[in-house]
Amino acid sequence: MRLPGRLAAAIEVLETLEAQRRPVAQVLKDWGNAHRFAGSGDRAAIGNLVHDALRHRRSLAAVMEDDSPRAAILATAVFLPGYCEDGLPDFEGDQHAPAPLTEKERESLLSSGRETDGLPQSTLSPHDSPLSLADRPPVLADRPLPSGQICLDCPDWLRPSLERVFAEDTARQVGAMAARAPLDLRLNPFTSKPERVDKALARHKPLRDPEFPFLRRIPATSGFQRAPHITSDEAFQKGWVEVQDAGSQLAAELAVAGIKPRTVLDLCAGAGGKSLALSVFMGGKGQVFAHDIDRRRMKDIWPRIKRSKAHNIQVVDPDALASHEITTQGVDCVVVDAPCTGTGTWRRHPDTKWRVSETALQTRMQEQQTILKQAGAYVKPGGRLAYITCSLLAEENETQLLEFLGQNTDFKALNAQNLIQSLRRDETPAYLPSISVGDHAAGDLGVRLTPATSGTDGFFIACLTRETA
Ligand SMILES: C[S@@+](CC[C@H](N)C(=O)[O-])C[C@H]1O[C@@H](n2cnc3c(N)ncnc32)[C@H](O)[C@@H]1O
Repeated sequence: MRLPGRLAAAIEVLETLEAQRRPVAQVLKDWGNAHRFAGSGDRAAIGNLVHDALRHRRSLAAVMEDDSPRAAILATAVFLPGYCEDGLPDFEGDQHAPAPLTEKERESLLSSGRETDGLPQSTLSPHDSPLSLADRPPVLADRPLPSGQICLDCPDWLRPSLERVFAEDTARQVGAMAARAPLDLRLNPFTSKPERVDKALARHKPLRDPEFPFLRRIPATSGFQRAPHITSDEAFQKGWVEVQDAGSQLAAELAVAGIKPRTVLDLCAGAGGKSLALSVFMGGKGQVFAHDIDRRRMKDIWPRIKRSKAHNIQVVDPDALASHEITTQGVDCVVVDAPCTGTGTWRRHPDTKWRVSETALQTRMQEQQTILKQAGAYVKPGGRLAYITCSLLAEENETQLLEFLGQNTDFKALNAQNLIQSLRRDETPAYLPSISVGDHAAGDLGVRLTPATSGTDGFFIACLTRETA
């Protein structure tokens, strides 16, 4: 397919998506099934356009003064790098092209064009890349609206919550949440040596960071570029690497930092991402018990354990938990990777940014409190409760912890700075910020990672200790 055909297809997909409010992956898959002539390169290109349009949906509409899917896709192609590098697309004489550009569209695309407009190419300076691996593609700037307000690429109802956490840094934080994410890999010491894996991955030119020996980062692509299909690589198939965002790796590492637990219950294990990382950060020692309330979500955990040779993980069936000795006798550490709104993963799932509702937030908050209470009961005296979300909202983090701590006075929160220190890096990494949250600040209750400050997905991690009787 040529560029005009790809643009027309992306407009069609975005229209369907916004009419039906379904996950973008499903809509793209349906489009592919209905248009068999489109090759894998075309489908990836259309997917890139649609995902980028969703990432910057608001600011694109503001630039175009038009919030239609067509305006969003045209603006994506013209303003974001790697698409129409030669200026405005030419639809002349192409039967698969969208309708010709109107005068108004042409004007908006030209007057705000990259060369002429003053849309900064990046809202992030190099020193915002503390992971030293972060190399982000330019992001569309958040533009002031006629009202003087900044146009944020997030739903209006979430703006007060984000401002409560980020205050005057909100625009920069939300801007970074609209960038594409890199592909992060975690080396698996149970199956291979780093030198061998690095050789196998060399063609992807992964970045490394001495502070994160297990992390390899393949930089984010831009425009029509495709991210590597890593799951068909030898390194993945042989279990030498797992695909896992650096923030998720760090969350697992912090959950057991400074302790040597013999028994860890991963209460909300899902497909086992944290369980596998916990197993590594525990040096293959002790036992990780992986459980989830939803058996279907655990279906991939068995092949993943097998591939990664993580011999210290046991899967606990949902029905077996209540009578299992780990709950009757307690464990040294319970990890709660709680169900949440996923606001920290908007870079990877930009459609969820526009689908998440206030009702969903309320539901998640109730679930989080229920799970915390359940988890607390399984922690042995002297043991640890690690609470993790991939949400940046105080409602799902500090608020939950404060409520739990208020009702369970035998638990005390570990100071976030001490938690970071217990990673035992030579120096405290500057990229592990603990951000105070205004009226919900309760000391340094947890570590908040964000795309802007740590170059990772957004995560919140807090560790509580249960006092000995
Ligand atoms: C954020 S996801 C877990 C992701 C997983 N830990 C990983 O790293 O890949 C949250 C999980 O919590 C599970 N969950 C929800 N309510 C639960 C409950 N009451 N008890 C245990 N698991 C629960 C969901 O089924 C979901 O799989």
